[in-house]
Amino acid sequence: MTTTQDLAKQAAGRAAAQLCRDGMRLGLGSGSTSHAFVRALAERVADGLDVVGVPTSTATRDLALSLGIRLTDLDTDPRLDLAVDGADELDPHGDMIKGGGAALLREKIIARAAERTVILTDESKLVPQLGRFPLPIEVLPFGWASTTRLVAELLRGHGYEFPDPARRLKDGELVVTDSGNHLLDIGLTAIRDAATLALELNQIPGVVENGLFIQVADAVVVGRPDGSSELRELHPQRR
Ligand SMILES: O=C(CO)[C@H](O)[C@H](O)COP(=O)(O)O
Repeated sequence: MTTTQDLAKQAAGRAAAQLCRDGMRLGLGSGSTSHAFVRALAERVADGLDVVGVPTSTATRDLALSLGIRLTDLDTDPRLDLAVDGADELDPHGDMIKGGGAALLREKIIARAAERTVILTDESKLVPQLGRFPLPIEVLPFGWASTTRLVAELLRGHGYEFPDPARRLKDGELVVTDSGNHLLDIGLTAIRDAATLALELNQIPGVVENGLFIQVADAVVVGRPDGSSELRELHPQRR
């Protein structure tokens, strides 16, 4: 069954596909909203649009290939023109929590490789303050329990209270990311000074990357169930 949220995601995906131009090297995000974009992009490719994509996950790679979108990688094309991705939460500055789909590491690398990053969302993910969505933190399997202890120590030192962090499971199985790592999901309720927290988390040995995306988005497309969408520009002086 198609929900109103699905319709909003499709509207955002269609709007983002209209931002793509011939010759562009594109970052292709992960998750259902990004996949709505990939499907809309594939329709434009079928109509003759000439682009090449770098996928942020094996799931996106498989989808793009199945729809006839040409792919490359960052070793061949280290600079991208446009990255399009989704988010789990977006605050009024465009800062985000990402990683609900376990692809945050490649998503951050690809967003940073892109001249412009456009984030697709529906109204339900726009929040006044980040933190209700549990913050994903990608950790190396080696020493994960010790890394987790250090993460918990850092967060408690900042005054956060939360249950002991556990690694993400799906269908009872430990989730392993495309880069072979594990994920912690930590519900912090309301994150204060997300920029500092993002930097400090990445100082912990064993933390590969965290799901706080600070000043990564250049623009946001908000899709609506009626099929309309709005493009909002952010951080015009950022780069
Ligand atoms: O960060 C992500 C994957 O790591 C996704 O962008 C995020 O989880 C949103 O997913 P969806 O579009 O399915 O709601």
